[in-house]
Order: sequence, then C-alpha cells, then structure tokens
Amino acid sequence: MFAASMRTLISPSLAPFSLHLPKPALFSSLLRVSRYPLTDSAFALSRFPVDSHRSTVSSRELKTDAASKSFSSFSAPGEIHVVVGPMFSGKTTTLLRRMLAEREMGKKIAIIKSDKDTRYCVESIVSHDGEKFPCWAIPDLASFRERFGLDAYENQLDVIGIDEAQFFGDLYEFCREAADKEGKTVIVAGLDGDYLRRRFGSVLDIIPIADTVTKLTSRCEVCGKRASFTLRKTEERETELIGGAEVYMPVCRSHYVSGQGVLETARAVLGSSQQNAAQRTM
Ligand SMILES: Nc1ncnc2c1ncn2[C@@H]1O[C@H](COP(=O)(O)OP(=O)(O)O)[C@@H](O)[C@H]1O
Ligand SMILES: Cc1cn([C@H]2C[C@H](O)[C@@H](COP(=O)(O)O)O2)c(=O)[nH]c1=O
Ligand SMILES: [Zn+2]
Repeated sequence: MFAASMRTLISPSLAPFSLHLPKPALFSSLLRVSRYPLTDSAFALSRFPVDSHRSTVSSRELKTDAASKSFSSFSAPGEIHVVVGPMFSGKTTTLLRRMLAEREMGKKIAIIKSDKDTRYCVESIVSHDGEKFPCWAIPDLASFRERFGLDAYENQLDVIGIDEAQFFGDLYEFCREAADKEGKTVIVAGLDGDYLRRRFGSVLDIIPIADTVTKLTSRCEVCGKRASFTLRKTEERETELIGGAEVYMPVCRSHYVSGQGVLETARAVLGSSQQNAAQRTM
C-alpha cells in the first residue's frame, strides 16, 4: 500500500500573521468588529446614545440601526477548505479525518457524496483503504438542505463534507452560500483534473472563495515517484466514468505523457481495426 504524500499549495500560515500582531487593545476591538459586524456597535449606540439629552435621532444612529436590521439574520461566516489530487492520493481519507476531528471538537457534521458514484456502498463514503462513514448520496447539492431538514440544517449542522466534488454542477453556489451566508464550514474533496488533465466539473471554480487548498499526490504505479495525475487505462472517452484501479492508475508526469501517448496510439489502432472489421461485414 502506498502512503499518500501531501503537498500544500496554499495554506494559512500563522507565522506572518503573528509577526504583525496589532497591540492587544486594538486587536481585541478588531476581533469584536469582525466577529460581530455591526450588531455590537448598534447595540451600544441604542443603549448609550452619544447625545443622550437629544430627543431626535442622529443620521448615524439611523444608518447603524438599518444596518443592524439588515444583518440581523447574519450568522458568523464559515470557511471553505478544498482537498484535490489524482485518484488514490488520499482525498477521501483526508476528508474523513478532518470531519472526524471536527466532530471530536463538538461540531455537528454531515458528509455528502454524489449519487453517481455507486462503487462500494451507496450510503457510505469509502476510501480505497476501506475506511468508511455514513453519508448522504444525492444528485445535486441544492437538494441537500431540504433532505437534511431546513430547521436541522440551519440550527444543528456546523460542518459539511463533500466528496467526489467534481460531480456536483452546483458546487460553487452551494459552497458560497453555506460559508458566506449560513456560517457553515465546508470541506470539499475532489479531482481537480480528469484523465486528460482538463479541469473537472466546478472544483477549480471554488478556489477563489476557499480559505485553504491542499493538493495531494499518490505514488506512480510505474516508477514509484510522486504521482500528480490519473491515467485511464481503458479506451472509453467520456469524461465521467465511474471506476477504481481496474480503470485508472496514478502516475508521475513522465509516465502520464508516455502512457497517454501509448494509449492514444492503441486507441487509434483499435479504432481503425474496428472500422475495417465493420466495413468487411457490410
Ligand atoms: N492502485 C493504487 N495506487 C495507489 N494507491 C492505492 C491504489 N489502490 C489503493 N490505494 C490506496 O488508496 C489510498 C488512498 O485512498 P483514498 O483516500 O480513497 O484516495 P482518493 O480519495 O484520493 O482516491 C492510498 O493510501 C493507498 O493505500
Ligand atoms: C480521472 C477520472 C475519474 N473519474 C471517476 C472515477 C471515480 O469514480 C471518481 C474518482 O474517485 P476517487 O475518490 O478520486 O478515487 O471519478 C471520472 O469519471 N473521470 C475521470 O477522468
Ligand atoms: Zn512514473
């Protein structure tokens, strides 16, 4: 078994942040402002108006009040974490570990996978090493809130894990809404590229709205070096083709290039011999 290695493309480093820590008093007020955007100051103004002897309300108070009302349903913002890499690089394993760590910290969690992936078990996500966890297998993310129950979704769910994210067309909208407006932490695992190394689904689209992005690697099945790509061993050409080690293998750059070349030649030869056979039978 290969131990998947991990390479972080973009990760939050606390070091530069701590070098520029503001003075404690300023820091605490920054924290207050960012965690409780306007409601705190609106509360202070309404209880202790600047000019308490006046009977009229200042425009500043009015503006703050209006802002506080429009933010009244706003919960603390959430987070988006993205884990990508080729097949067999440990994406599902990483997602499971992160989700279980969140649960250990007392967070309520739920894991979603695409119902297109019918390998193993429909109601669980299962890693290639056999680790598994119950999940919601659904066709699109928009339907999740209702299936989970709107009230339970709003009040009893903190962290949402999404596996096989490349199969969800509405990934961007769901993640943005969940993190920006609903205060959820979303941990997304999926293929960044397909077997032709083209962008896969909407996975790359969520990078600009993500807090962290991790690219994992596997081991090249040919030479054992670091593998960043997935080679399809069969002749099917459609982008979406569910399968495991019988169809795909993780490869390094040089074996991707040579393997893809060999496969393309083989497909061309196969294609022309099939055409010839069909013409002979006509
Ligand atoms: N053909 C294979 N090549 C590499 N790793 C494999 C292969 N088959 C099974 N594995 C195992 O798969 C594990 C990763 O599983 P998983 O977390 O499900 O990866 P991913 O979700 O990225 O496909 C590896 O740690 C390795 O032990
Ligand atoms: C490269 C590639 C993969 N797929 C499919 C094959 C599997 O069902 C999943 C990936 O699963 P994993 O958890 O990352 O091992 O995606 C595909 O449909 N098309 C492709 O090009
Ligand atoms: Zn190789």
